[in-house]
Amino acid sequence: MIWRFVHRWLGLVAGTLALVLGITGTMLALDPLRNAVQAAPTESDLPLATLVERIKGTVPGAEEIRHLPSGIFVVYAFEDGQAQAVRVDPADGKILGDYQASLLPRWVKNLHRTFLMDDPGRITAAMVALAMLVLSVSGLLLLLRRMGGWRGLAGPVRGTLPQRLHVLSGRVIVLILALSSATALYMSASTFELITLSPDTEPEVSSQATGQPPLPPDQIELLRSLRAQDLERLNLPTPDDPQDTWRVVTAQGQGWADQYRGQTLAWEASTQAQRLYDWALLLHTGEGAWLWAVFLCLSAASIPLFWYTGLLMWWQARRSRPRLKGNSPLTQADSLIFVASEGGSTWGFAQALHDALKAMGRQVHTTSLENWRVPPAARHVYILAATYGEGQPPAHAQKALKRIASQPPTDAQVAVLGFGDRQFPDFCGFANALEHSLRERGWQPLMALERIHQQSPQEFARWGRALSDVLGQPVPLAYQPRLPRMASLTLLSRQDFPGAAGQPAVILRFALPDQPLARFAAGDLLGILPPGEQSVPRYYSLASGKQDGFVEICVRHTSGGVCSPYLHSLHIGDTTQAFIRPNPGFTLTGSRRPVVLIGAGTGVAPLAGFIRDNTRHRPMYLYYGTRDCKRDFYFGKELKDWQTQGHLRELHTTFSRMPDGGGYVQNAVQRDAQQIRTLLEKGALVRVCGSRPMAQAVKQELDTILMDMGKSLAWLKENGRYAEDLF
Ligand SMILES: Cc1cc2nc3c(=O)[nH]c(=O)nc-3n(C[C@H](O)[C@H](O)[C@H](O)COP(=O)(O)O)c2cc1C
Repeated sequence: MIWRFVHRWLGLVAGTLALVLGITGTMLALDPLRNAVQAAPTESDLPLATLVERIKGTVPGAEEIRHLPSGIFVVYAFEDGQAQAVRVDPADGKILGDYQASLLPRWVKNLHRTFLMDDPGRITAAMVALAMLVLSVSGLLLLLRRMGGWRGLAGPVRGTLPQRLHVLSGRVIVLILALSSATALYMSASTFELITLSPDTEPEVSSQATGQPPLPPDQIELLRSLRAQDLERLNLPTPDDPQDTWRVVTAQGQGWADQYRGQTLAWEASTQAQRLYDWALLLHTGEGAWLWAVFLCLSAASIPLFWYTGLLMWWQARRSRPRLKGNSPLTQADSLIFVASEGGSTWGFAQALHDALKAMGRQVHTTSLENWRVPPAARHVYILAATYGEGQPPAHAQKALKRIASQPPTDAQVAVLGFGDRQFPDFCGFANALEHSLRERGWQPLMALERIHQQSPQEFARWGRALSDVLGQPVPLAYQPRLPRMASLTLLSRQDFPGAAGQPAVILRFALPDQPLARFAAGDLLGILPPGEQSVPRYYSLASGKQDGFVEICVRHTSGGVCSPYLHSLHIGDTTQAFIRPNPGFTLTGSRRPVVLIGAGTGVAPLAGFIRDNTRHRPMYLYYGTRDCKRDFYFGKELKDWQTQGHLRELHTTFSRMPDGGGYVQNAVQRDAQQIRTLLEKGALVRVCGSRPMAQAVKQELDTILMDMGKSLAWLKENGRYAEDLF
């Protein structure tokens, strides 16, 4: 909880300044890449004396030689009253060209280091680096909680687009950002002299004139003993100052030598602090390690993305957290609602329940689950709990189970309502754990545990009806999902199917609307608002992606339903209100792995969409069960065409109501166990779409196949290779 608070507020406050560091850091990280291209190779055992000899030959006025971390040798000279800096080739001392420290204007570096404000700016930059370090550490802790520990860290990321972007880039980059911030802090500490890098005083040394001319470099002991490769900086003695000395700086230390007698006058080894500084500089700038500079560049460039997606996440969570009206004090309430939510959507359901119970005359207190306490006045307790990671609670409710365990049961009756997603191996795992723990401790159930899939308003309404029965009074639940912006879709064409059991179906193709419609792919959901029911959308799996240029769904007529009869009544040219709801758990990644698609009835729609979009001819195998090939073989003609075009490698159909039709789709899976096993061994992905009973039977068959391989369906899910979309 505390980490979430710190991460959120620090991100919001320090984020804007971090943005400046991120953008300038991205630009600065390009320098090491340019330098790496310019560096000429150095022989590994070239004596420093030889290098100096070569350089003196080509740059007679040389005063200082610098060996940059990138490998470039730069010679600073003063010739004809003009200071110059040139790059030289260590192989022969030849001048390669003028040296320019950076192509960027100097103010970019100053902006990065000081926000263009000297010391106050330097202090601000150091504070922002500290904030970034805390943000990285808190981000990592939140990530670990969210993904269910280190093991889950590499797992598939789900959630809204900003959440996925934030988490995906976060898990790659958080360590680099932490390192960049820590190294920046170390360098700032040395700038403010909180760390002493080397002794303040230099040794009192001077050359002793012998009456002879100065010795050539190859007679200077220090230059002979050092390798050019280890050089950081060399100052040559000034010709008109007989007391001046040679001065050499390397990573190991610095030394002074007499220009007339050649002997070493003093040697000071580098301090530990200096060596650490050198490392910090390398890790922070990437100078001398171009591959690292690439990572630095990418991680700095990701800061604006973090900032923006973090801001969106904060805004979304804020918007979805209701402002509860008339929250009774805890001790006076007869009904308590406890909420465990990460993304905020569960709060919307809690608000609906809160309002309904209030309308029924109850005294209601609604709060977060970590505040669990049930005073004696409470008669009914409701826990609305979402699940994250591998069946884990949302971050703020980590200690809820412990807290619940610490209080003995009262006379209150408790109902647990789980919120989750069936795509995850542990569907509503946290709600299950809560239910189990409460019952074990002797809390009385108000009603059995219910689990809501993908925030379904319909399932919530069903739970509300069950609650009405238990309370003996209608519970006026008015849940209003926050609906995205609607687009008006015009029907282009329809393909009607009579259906096998008096249940006709239709494939509806709509034109892409003029208003912007969110990006979508086959497998995402189209939310439709039937007229007269403006708050509860119905969702249909999309059989097309945006690139197809139309929006296509397959709808079976449900008698007594609201939305499907409405959709069936549409004529060409009619319009309907709709929006896209991403279904990230049911996408296909862009790899070349084979794909086994298994579907029945109208569940074939998203699978047909995957096949339609398979222009790269990835091996796809479809197992498709319907009842009658003449009455409900949806996409039948298209599937055959796609097979001819190479989009679909194999089509296996079963028609359950036809003699010799092959039974159900699971029978086809069973018959083809050998082939499916081979595909799974090759890393195949599996996507299943259709009814729950069908999926159950298919899963049994898949589990048997996987068991022969020493694996399980849970293993396939954990590896992101199995996903289902069921209704
Ligand atoms: C990263 C992530 C992990 C999730 N893990 C699970 C899980 O293990 N089991 C499950 O049933 N649902 C899981 N879900 C689905 C959420 O529990 C579900 O969307 C819930 O309605 C979110 O409620 P909230 O917005 O109040 O946090 C996960 C969702 C995300 C984004």
